Amino acid sequence: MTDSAAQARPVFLGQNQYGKAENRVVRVTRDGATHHVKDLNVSVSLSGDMDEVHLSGSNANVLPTDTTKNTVYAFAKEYGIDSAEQFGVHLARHFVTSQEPIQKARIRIEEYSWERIEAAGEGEHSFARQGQETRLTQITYDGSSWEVVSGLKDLVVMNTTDSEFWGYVKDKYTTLPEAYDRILATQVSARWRFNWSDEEREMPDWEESYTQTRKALLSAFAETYSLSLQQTLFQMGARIIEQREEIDEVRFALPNKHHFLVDLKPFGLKNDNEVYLAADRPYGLIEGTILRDGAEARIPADLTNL
Ligand SMILES: O=c1[nH]c(=O)c2[nH]c(=O)[nH]c2[nH]1
Repeated sequence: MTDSAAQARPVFLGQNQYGKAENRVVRVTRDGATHHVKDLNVSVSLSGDMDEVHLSGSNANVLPTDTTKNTVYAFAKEYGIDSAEQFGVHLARHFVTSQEPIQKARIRIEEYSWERIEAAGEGEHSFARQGQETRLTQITYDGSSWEVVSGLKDLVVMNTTDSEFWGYVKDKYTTLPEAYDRILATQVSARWRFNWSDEEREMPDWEESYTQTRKALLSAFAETYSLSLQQTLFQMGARIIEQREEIDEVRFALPNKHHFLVDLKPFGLKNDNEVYLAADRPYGLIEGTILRDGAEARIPADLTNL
């Protein structure tokens, strides 16, 4: 189709972005016989002056997605990977400052952790992949300001007591018995937004921040005597906001992993809060944002969009 024919159409190009998704990079740092491992899944998404590639097919402004992939691996060598956040900042800065048409970069990173295997007689180079839990970060840079949202997903936690649920609304469809001592279990998905947005300000210590934020979230989960998962959610977020000055906003999606007491009476047995059926679905889904006073809510309500 010719240019003039294309322009005659009542059609406009809306938001667009492009890049290479899910670049799996494992960086080994060799400190003598002791090795360190960073295992990341890096997704690059760039946007800017990209009308022509869509409208006329001119690739003059297009840095190939293949190049963005290569940059991830080259940077892993050149800069190393101190933290997922630091690595994402390097990448985002590079794409926006080195290519005129690129005005915005969004780098999403998942990080998988490896635990050192302490085996006698071996060098410090053996690792076991840790659980299901995944660390996350998203770095966005538009040439002047930064937004860093980090978090985790698939962190499964359980309290076997100190949880109740009663006093709720009852209508003609309500059958749920009130619970005065129940299991509370969830698979935590959390995102927290840093207030670091200006290159002039000192960056947080990303690794320390992650370790302490995760610890705050877990200790609040364990220490809250819970009257609902909603109350626990708020306590977990409040603990982070109170303890971590670098964080202004926390968003949680907490599936309530129901554990139902099994009726053992048919077998002549008393179930004294000991035997449960761990239900898979459906599950309650409790979601919420906790903010520092005066902070703006910017993490999307639906965490699958982040
Ligand atoms: O902690 C809970 N919050 C709810 O809103 C709810 N609803 C429900 O059936 N069980 C629970 N548990």
